[in-house]
Amino acid sequence: MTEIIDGKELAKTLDNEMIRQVGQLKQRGVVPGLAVIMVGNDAASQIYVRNKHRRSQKIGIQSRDITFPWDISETELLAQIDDLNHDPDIDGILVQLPLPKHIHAKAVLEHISPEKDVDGFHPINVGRLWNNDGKIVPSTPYGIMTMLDRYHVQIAGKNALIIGRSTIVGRPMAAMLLNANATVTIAHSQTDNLKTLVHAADILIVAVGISHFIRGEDIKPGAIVIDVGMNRDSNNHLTGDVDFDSAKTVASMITPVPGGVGPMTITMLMQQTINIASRRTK
Ligand SMILES: Nc1nc(=O)c2c([nH]1)NC[C@@H]1CN(c3ccc(C(=O)N[C@@H](CCC(=O)O)C(=O)O)cc3)C=[N+]21
Repeated sequence: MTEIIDGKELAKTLDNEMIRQVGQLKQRGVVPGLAVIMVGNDAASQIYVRNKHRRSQKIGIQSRDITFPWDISETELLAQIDDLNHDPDIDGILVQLPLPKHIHAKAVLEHISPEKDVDGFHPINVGRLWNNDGKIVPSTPYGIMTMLDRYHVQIAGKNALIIGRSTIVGRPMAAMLLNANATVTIAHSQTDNLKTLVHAADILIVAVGISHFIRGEDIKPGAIVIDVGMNRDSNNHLTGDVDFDSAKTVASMITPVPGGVGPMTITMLMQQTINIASRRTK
């Protein structure tokens, strides 16, 4: 029997754990604060910002959404980040990606204080993660690790294949699985013999952004399949990178889209905001 890894349900369970954690912080006079900066109006980012705001309210995190027009200058954006870096009420700062072309995303992300970099994209946090000393880590792969943990998936010694090498998902995912003692392979658009690699994978993470890129016949029987895809079909429905219906008959565990990785990304963002707040000294 294939088990569906229900990210939405797990997110609810973790919400209740976080509500308790926030309650304890409040007794110390600490309210976790999350600032989300959005430039322009990317449709996917808008959904994400709205979902984040709702989840923050549910959990008791103070969330501050800051929206700028797409033609804001880089200097102004950096000045806003400076303010938030020094704001004692703000624990986590997140700048929604993508940013407009005239703004250097790298400069912006490196301007966020590494201690408040709740996305874990700052080079200091990237380096810590690869040293197996992660303090703040990217939420999407962290959410995947949490799903694997809560569903009691054995990682040590397993062949883990990640398809996709982005800084947001593929690379940090590789670091986390390596830290958990998997044998890790990262495949990408230039990979030869992808089919052979996919067939050998005990844990398969698909983050390519191509609808139904992986099908049931590609997968090793009994594999654990994690779908990071968020594609829109012609009816504007969300579809994954994995053909769920065919993969479900071959995998031992699989995540759906929607309701899998997405809700867990927001959960881990909230959890990390709480973790940073709990390190406040006063
Ligand atoms: N700095 C930065 N960090 C990010 O983590 C980041 C970003 N920028 N820019 C935009 C993308 C997108 N993203 C989503 C995460 C969760 C859902 C989510 O909750 N999805 C639900 C519901 C979606 C729906 O129904 O439309 C699901 O998959 O079930 C959506 C989108 C984070 N991103």
